[in-house]
Amino acid sequence: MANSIISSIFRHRTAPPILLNSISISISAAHRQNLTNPNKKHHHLNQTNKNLLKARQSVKHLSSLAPFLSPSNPPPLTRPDQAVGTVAAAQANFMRVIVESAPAPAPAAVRDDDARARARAGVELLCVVKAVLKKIKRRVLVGDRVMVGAVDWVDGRGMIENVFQRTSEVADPPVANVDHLLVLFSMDQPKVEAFTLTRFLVEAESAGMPLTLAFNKAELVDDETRKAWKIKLREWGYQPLFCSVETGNGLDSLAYILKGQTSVIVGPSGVGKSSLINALRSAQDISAVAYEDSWFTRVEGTRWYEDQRVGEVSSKSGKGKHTTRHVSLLPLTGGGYLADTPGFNQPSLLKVTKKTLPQMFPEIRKMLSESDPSKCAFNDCMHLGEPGCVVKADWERYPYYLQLFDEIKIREEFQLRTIGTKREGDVRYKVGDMGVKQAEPRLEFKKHRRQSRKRINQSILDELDDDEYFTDNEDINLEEDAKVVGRENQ
Ligand SMILES: Nc1nc2c(ncn2[C@@H]2O[C@H](COP(=O)(O)OP(=O)(O)OP(=O)(O)O)[C@@H](O)[C@H]2O)c(=O)[nH]1
Ligand SMILES: [Zn+2]
Repeated sequence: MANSIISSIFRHRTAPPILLNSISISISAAHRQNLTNPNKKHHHLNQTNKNLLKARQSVKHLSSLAPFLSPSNPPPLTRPDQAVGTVAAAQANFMRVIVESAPAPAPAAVRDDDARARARAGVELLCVVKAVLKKIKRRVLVGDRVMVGAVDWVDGRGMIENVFQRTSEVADPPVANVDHLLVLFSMDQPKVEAFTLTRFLVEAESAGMPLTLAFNKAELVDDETRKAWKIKLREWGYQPLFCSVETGNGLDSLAYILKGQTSVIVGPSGVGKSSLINALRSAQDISAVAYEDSWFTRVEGTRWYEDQRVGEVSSKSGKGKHTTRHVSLLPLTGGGYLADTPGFNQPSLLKVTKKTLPQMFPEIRKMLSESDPSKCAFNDCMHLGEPGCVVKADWERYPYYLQLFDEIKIREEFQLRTIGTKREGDVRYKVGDMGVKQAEPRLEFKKHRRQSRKRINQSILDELDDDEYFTDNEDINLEEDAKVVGRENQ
């Protein structure tokens, strides 16, 4: 979707061409490239090292130049070329910002006060990010509230000058200020499957946000099947909502829940995420704002809101093809946004540890809260059938809990062996020349070394010649970190 949006902008704006196809290059391929050639690697690291040191110095020096804006105390909009808005989509060097407030246009243009106040809300601006923000490495994320300056209201252009403090930041997909998750499954095509659903729920719970569980394509199954799932889910601790984009059933309730907040929609491929987004936003149209005069004309070609592309469900697997690639926010009636996520089938569970896993199950939370808190809490009980454990085996998802526990345990052990450095989040993207996105290992300074230290237990530490890995010399550590990443890729 975003690709076509960008290309349509470029078609109309004759901006320089951009190599969009190269944007999603494989991360591991990038690693390998850097790591197979030892000379190149060395050079690369030295260079990275220098760049990082330089960047760190300038961050210290410059971030005071542009402190985050406070949402509770926004700076007054004094100039007619200013606006406050939300970043709804981003690609390469452009961000689409939806205006929330802006000084009203001159009274001469619009007579009615109300219309004037509303006039610019909902207007889309195509923005670049001010150089100083890039210099201080302030990332502007989809979902960020931003201060826009140098607005050209006729052309729909502007420049992001600063970012408001975030209330939250979701890493995958990278979205700021999310306050609600919508977990979407379908009753059929693809059929809901209890373990997959559990994985998604655990992943969603680990974000620490309110979540709503909804089942789409409800019209494909009979009442009995729906009822059975409803009862099942209630035992799991959830109140599912049933809907059908096809028939429109349940969409009102969903719209009501989503109203006024920013929600991320997650779920397996093919369940109807894009279809739902299309359905919910076609209920309203931001261009419906009545413009009384010609001071503002919607510019052809700045329509970013092309329909989310709806994928065909493969008749063989019943699973959809991956069609959604870039995260973008779509405004909803009554305020609020809905973010689509790039299609993925397997939640990574990277935020979940053996220790936190029990908290991701409402059933366990309930058992723990209803029992003597001293029972499991103080002896580091993993609830795996230890004597005296309050978590009994007589609940449906207990086998799933054990399965996920094993999976996480294996992952943690693997991370220990490789000093726990490489995860998705340890790779950052760099937009290089021509907008080509390159992935490279994220080399952090002390921060991740401390995390690794925490994760490592003594017995394994003893097996390691730990001085080789833990040294207080940051520069050497950078090299070690890269070795670790390299080892994993071999
Ligand atoms: N029968 C039925 N089909 C639906 C319904 N909603 C969506 N579909 C179909 O399901 C298919 C997949 O829908 P998408 O919206 O592309 O699914 P998605 O979750 O966005 O998939 P990814 O982009 O791969 O993650 C399409 O063929 C839709 O027409 C529904 O309520 N009932
Ligand atoms: Zn226990």
